[in-house]
Amino acid sequence: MADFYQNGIVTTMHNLTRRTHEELETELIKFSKTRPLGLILPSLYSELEGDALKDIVSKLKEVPYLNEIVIGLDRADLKQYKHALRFFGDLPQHHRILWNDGPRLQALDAKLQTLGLAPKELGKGRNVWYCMGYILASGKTESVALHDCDIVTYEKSLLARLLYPVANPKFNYEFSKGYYARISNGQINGRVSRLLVTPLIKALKKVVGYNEYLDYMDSFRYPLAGEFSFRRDVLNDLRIPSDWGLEIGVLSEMQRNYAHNRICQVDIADNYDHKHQDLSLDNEEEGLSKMSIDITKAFFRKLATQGNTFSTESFRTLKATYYRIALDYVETYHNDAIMNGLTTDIHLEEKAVEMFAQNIVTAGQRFLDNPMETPFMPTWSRVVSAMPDVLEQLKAAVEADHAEFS
Ligand SMILES: O=C(O)[C@H](O)COP(=O)(O)O
Repeated sequence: MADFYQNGIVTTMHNLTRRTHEELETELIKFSKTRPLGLILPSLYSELEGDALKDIVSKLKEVPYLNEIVIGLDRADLKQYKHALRFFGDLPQHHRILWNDGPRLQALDAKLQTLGLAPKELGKGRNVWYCMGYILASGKTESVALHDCDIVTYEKSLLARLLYPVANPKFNYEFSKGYYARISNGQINGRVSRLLVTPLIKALKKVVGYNEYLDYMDSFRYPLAGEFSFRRDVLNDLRIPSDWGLEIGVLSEMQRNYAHNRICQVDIADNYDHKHQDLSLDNEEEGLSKMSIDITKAFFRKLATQGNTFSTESFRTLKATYYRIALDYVETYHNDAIMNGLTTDIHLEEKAVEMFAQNIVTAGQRFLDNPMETPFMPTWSRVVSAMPDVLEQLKAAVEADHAEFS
């Protein structure tokens, strides 16, 4: 039986009674009359070729409460975009695909570039940013969920639970973050979340001292979950990074823009599995190694905006503090795994911790070398102020692609 402990300064919505999906769905249908509901799917074309997204789409077909589904499609040529139109074509809900590499959206991106407002890096962050713009442009939904397209344990209840806190008109939450355990093949996964993010937050708390932001970040049970939901107005003022700091950046922005009682986290699944990336022990520019550097830099940037100063020495202290805490977690997770009939590979986990420790110093050095470097994409309100009809142009481009090729 799950516990009902409130572990932090944001509300935690547990799964205490295992309500059936049908019960939740009945309520969501009712809520959607007052707050129309939407879903963003940031996708790579290659994900259309795997089994996970096929399964997700087949389950989405049966969801009766969604007003709109917005698919951001990356790395697709014309033939692949046409295939995507067929692939998502059976969805009964109103849906649109943002063909990010198509000439129309590329032309809009070029215009934004001349104003210095286009995202600089390709990737999920940029894809999500354009989808968020489209949600604002279409105006069809009031509350929106976003989840990854590589989930291999997808259930309709994941979406229902993810949306519920921002869908129920009696609740005042602006933002809800999903959490779950990640287990597959008898192993506990979630390597960066467990072995970098949580111990890094604890280490920063020791090195930096009391800090409300760190307390807030420490409240999240799965800070790197790519699953969250929000009210539409949140999207106007979200300043998010385009690199792997996206999830941390979204949480940081929510703390900056809203009171804690407008933010919650929700248990969305008993178990979650997805496509795993390489640890990439020998290459800092790839896999979980790059992810860990981007995430660590996101913390440093945020703390610097709160008046904290860093030096080579403070990064070394942080590395040592982190390393000790993270090694304790390796043992903690191992014992938790054993009691649950699972395993963790202690050797691999310690290698990951060694790499993350080194990457804390690397991230720190990069931050000191280039403190003004910012992967942030502008807020949509800023873009609208610079180009007042940008949302109309975005919507028109997507509609024109749809009309021409479907
Ligand atoms: O959430 C995480 O920690 C990273 O995305 C890595 O996840 P994985 O260990 O489940 O691949």
